Amino acid sequence: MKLNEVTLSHHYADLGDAFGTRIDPTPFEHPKLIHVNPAVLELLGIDESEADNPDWARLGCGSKPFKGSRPFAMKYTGHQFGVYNPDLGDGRALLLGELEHKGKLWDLHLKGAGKTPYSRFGDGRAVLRSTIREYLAGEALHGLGIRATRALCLVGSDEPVTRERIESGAMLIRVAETHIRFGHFEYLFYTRQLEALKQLIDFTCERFLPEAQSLPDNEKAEALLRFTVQRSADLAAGWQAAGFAHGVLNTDNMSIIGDTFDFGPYGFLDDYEPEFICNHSDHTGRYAFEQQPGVVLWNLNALAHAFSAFVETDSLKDCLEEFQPHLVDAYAARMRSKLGLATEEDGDRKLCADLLQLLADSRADYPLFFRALAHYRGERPPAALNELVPAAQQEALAQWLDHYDQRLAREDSDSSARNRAMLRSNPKFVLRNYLVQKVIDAAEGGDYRPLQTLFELLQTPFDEHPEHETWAAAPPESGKHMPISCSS
Ligand SMILES: Nc1ncnc2c1ncn2[C@@H]1O[C@H](COP(=O)(O)OP(=O)(O)OP(=O)(O)O)[C@@H](O)[C@H]1O
Repeated sequence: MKLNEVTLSHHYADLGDAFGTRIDPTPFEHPKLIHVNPAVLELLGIDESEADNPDWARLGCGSKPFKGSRPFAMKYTGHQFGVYNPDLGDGRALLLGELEHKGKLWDLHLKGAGKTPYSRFGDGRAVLRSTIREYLAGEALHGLGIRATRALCLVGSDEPVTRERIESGAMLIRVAETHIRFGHFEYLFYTRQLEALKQLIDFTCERFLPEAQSLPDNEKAEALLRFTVQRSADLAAGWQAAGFAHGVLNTDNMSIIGDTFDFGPYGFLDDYEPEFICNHSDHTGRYAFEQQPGVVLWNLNALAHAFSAFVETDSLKDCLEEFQPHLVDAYAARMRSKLGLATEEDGDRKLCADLLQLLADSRADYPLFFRALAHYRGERPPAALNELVPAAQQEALAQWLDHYDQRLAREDSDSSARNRAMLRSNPKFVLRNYLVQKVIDAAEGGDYRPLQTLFELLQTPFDEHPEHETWAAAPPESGKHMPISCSS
């Protein structure tokens, strides 16, 4: 389809006034198109040639509406750092509408679009730094096979926006199968709008769980909770295997369909440091890397509480109890792929845990270690792996490799097939924070070439791209595990 044929529908906004507020964006006076995502164009069925259409600058900052556009600020609440906040909602973003392609609806959501009734003291804006972070993170996770919202286009401006310093305003159009968060259900539950809560459960089931449509209300709500528990467990497993720390796992940042949602002060692990806290405002480490699965379960408990309007406590508990086994299986499957194990044995979990302990003790670089392991062919000494751990840990590494070799000997596949498979599970290119910062620094100076390069590498992070070796390197000591500011 051509860009001028894109027509939006409004299934969510049509739910009614209980769900948000109709409001137009506040456009930039001088928008500057920075990027259009060809992969998302394809996802939406928009012709690839439309990437060069100059209209994106105005569409991406709200000054030109899409056909049929009827922007809507969604109302939700949520638990932030464990405390219920009743005053949330789209404070700087608007649901423009839904676009249908191949029978699927995609939400287009304009982030940074100006004030709404839910802005509280905020200015309704986003900055170039934070939009680049969000733009790249969606691609990075998608490239690793982890569910995530993505972005269609990125538009900058000369509008000054005050954060810890004066920065420039930017907007992106976020694309997702839905923007419904745990917090949407919490809002309707805590304000006792139970008819609307039922309506939202129906709406979500109709889109994502059609097989539950004919069930009675209580069973439908239970089916939806079970679906979200499983999707969230898969998501947490994906993060832990990939070494991704979200940073702000509040319930308003949890998607009902298990997408990674709202990229703020996230970080991918450099050295394997399970206690890594990427968000420098997270003083207690509530959202530290190793806490994530537990926090996701905490958030699911908060969601289940909202569902208690319709579902008996015992059934809620049954749903929640599915989280852990699902997480453990999904994580084990991902780690077996990283280790090149096509078959499953009882000792695999210990083999993996022993390796992670070794990596934690040696503070080895997580992505580089696994990428080097994907090239390992039983060498002694294991020169490439030894380079990644301090001398004091090399004996322990050799012992672990002996166990690993014994385990691999019981696999059917030959070593080159295994190496090839492992190279598809252990990325060479990872969205490390020092790389994102390099891209942001260049973009703030008007140079978007590094953004384009990193964007392309993240589309195919398992390929070698020998001409881009520097983008695969570990950070300098000063760039390791950069704490990221929450202000965005
Ligand atoms: N600059 C701002 N102006 C107005 N509201 C804001 C601003 N920044 C954040 N908010 C609102 O504060 C709440 C929490 O912010 P948070 O950073 O989690 O979300 P966000 O990044 O703005 O949006 P989203 O969750 O849609 O990605 C949300 O309700 C958000 O809309």
